[in-house]
Amino acid sequence: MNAGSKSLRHPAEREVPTAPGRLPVIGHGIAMLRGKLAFTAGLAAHGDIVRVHLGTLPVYFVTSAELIDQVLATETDKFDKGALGDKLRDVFGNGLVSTNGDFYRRQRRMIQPAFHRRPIGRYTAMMAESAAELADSWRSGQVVDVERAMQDLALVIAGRSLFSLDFAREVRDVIRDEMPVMLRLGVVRAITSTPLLERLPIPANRRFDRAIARVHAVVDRVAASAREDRDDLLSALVRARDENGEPMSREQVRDEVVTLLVGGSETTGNTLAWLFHELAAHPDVLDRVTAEVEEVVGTRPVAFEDLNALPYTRRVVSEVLRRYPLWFMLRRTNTTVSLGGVEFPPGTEIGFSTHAVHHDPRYHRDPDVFDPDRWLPERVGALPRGAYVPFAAGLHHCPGHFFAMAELMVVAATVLSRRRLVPVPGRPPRPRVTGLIYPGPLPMTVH
Ligand code: HEM
Repeated sequence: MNAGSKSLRHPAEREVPTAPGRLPVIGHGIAMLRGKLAFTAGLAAHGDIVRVHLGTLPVYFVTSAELIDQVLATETDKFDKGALGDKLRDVFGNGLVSTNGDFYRRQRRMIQPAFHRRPIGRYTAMMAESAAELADSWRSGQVVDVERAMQDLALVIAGRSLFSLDFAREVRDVIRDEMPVMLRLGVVRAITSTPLLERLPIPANRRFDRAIARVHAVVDRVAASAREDRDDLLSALVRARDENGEPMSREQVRDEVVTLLVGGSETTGNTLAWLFHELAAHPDVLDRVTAEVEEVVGTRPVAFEDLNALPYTRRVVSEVLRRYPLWFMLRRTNTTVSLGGVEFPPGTEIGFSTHAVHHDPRYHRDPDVFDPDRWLPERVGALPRGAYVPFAAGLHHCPGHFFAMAELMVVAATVLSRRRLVPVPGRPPRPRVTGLIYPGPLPMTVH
């Protein structure tokens, strides 16, 4: 994009190029759902800003790190959540994911203290214990599906940190089975963006509604156990007061709990599954990280203070987050915004693919190589802002960032200090892309 602002009354009709593969009504829905990561990776070849039609809705995808940083961080106040947030409102109600403006800021202020350093320090002991229980339950020679095991573990950790309780198996099953359905169908709705389709009594819509109803029923039951005097996230939400001293309504607490539960378990479980896959595929990395864990932690439980003494483990986690982040994110302008010399009026949908920018060779050398040492301080210095955003940035950045990093490192170190996981030959991952990138079943033999 050249410099010099050009005012665009109808940006959809003027000089921003349109991605190939557009069809009437459905727009790029089919091209996007068929090509997935390849579709978003290919956008940069058409320019720094490329128009994609999600159904009838034009979305302007920015493809350079500089513009992504502008959208997320430097002009964060000019952007609200976009169409994806709208589509997920059925799931998250008025939780953080789907709200904007003053209401959003108030909620965020009330919730953020629960994610400060000190409370997270307390949760690490529980994370280590939960991971040790799982690893100790595996017998040598047993084959485990690591994807499923890590999703389950992430839910156990979310349950214990949110509610101080062990979810009954039935609760876990409902959440584990229905969460991916809600997210997948929510993303499909955003991509096809045809409201009429959403109201038809077709199986996908019935499945979406059923998933939401089951998760809400379970969360309502669990949230009813809220007490102010416990040391968990739910109690922190119940204790929280706004600037007028008002607590959150019961319904609002429920919406935030669903948001934290979904946001906090599906993502971490998935990242952990990819982490064990990558370690098994790179024995040299596995040896280095295991040696670091043995030296720093030995066989005792991993403590919060250990995390700073595990720099290689942190680099491995950072590299897994680079390779397997969210597929894409959407924002919506709430005022006129100039991006790359083009002016966009309020209400314009802006998107970018986290996966694409994390694999863009302009920013990441040999992007398809799994190389934790690219995160060595002396090498990372040259990386432009916006080129690595696994937790987003700015106003809407992930509040669970430090919680997630602690969980990923603690679980990795705990499992590695006890067991070695060897992939069953001939069963490579079969990635599924919804909003997240799932590895699919990962059978591994325990040693
Ligand atoms: C590997 C783990 C995780 C990753 C990669 C991740 C990534 C992200 C990203 C990219 C966003 C911004 C999405 C957008 O704006 O469209 C986000 C938002 C969010 N995340 Fe996370 N997250 C992780 C773990 C967690 C955990 C552990 C929690 C809570 C316990 C959490 C809670 C949330 C919430 C509530 C939001 C919405 C924030 C807002 O809109 O203000 N996440 N996360």
